[in-house]
Amino acid sequence: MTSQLIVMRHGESVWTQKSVNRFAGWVDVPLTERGLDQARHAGQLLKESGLLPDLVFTSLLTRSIVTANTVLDLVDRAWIPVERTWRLNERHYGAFQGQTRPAMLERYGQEQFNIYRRSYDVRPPAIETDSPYFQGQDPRYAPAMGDGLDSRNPAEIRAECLKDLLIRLNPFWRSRIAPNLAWGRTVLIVTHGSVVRSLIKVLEDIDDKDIRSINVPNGVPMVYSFGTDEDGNPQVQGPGRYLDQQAANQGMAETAALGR
Ligand SMILES: O=C(O)[C@@H](CO)OP(=O)(O)O
Repeated sequence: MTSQLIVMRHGESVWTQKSVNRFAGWVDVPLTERGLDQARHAGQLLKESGLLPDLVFTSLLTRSIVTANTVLDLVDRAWIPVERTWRLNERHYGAFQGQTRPAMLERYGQEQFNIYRRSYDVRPPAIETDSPYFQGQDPRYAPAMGDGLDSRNPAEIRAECLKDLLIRLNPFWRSRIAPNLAWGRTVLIVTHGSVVRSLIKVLEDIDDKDIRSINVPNGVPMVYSFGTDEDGNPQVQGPGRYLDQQAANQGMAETAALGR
């Protein structure tokens, strides 16, 4: 059985644009017009490649949901089953949420700033629970919305490193995403930069140090092909490939440049 996994980061958000340059994390900021264009371009790329998703996964954040809807409209697949989960949310950026990157760069210096931004296992400082950017009272993280996959409570998370993200993503991958790949489905995941980095790390076996240099472009689909092993588990077949390498290169450079 073979299957395809299409992974992409949402289009540019109002906080990722260079003129604003704020850390977003779990703050629910909308797309820019350019971000919507990137989503339409992504849909066009899927159409041209004949890659038609059978189901879609998004985070609980509007920028991922609107990007996914825009892509699916372009391929006439607004009807496919959708599952949204906090486990595909951006990494929780702790006290950095709502702060500008230049201000944090100035406060911590380039080396420590890079560690907070791209290391595997160093968390940014925790957000205060009285911050307007803390999600504790947000209904999307209420107990009734829980998935029962483990005892993690998303309303209580106050900062995450990439390692934390991988730990919270893993049960969802195993129970919801991997079975669909094993059944030969074309799976679309529309998510965030750190989640795409986590998936790249695992699927391409990148070590903890090398993952620091990987940036993810806004709105460019990347495709992984899967087969199955003798137990029927999905087995990735080589590295991911961006459907528009030129746009990916430009987007990766833009993302890296936000932190200098
Ligand atoms: O703000 C964020 O949540 C992320 C991604 O947009 O930022 P960075 O690229 O600095 O990790």
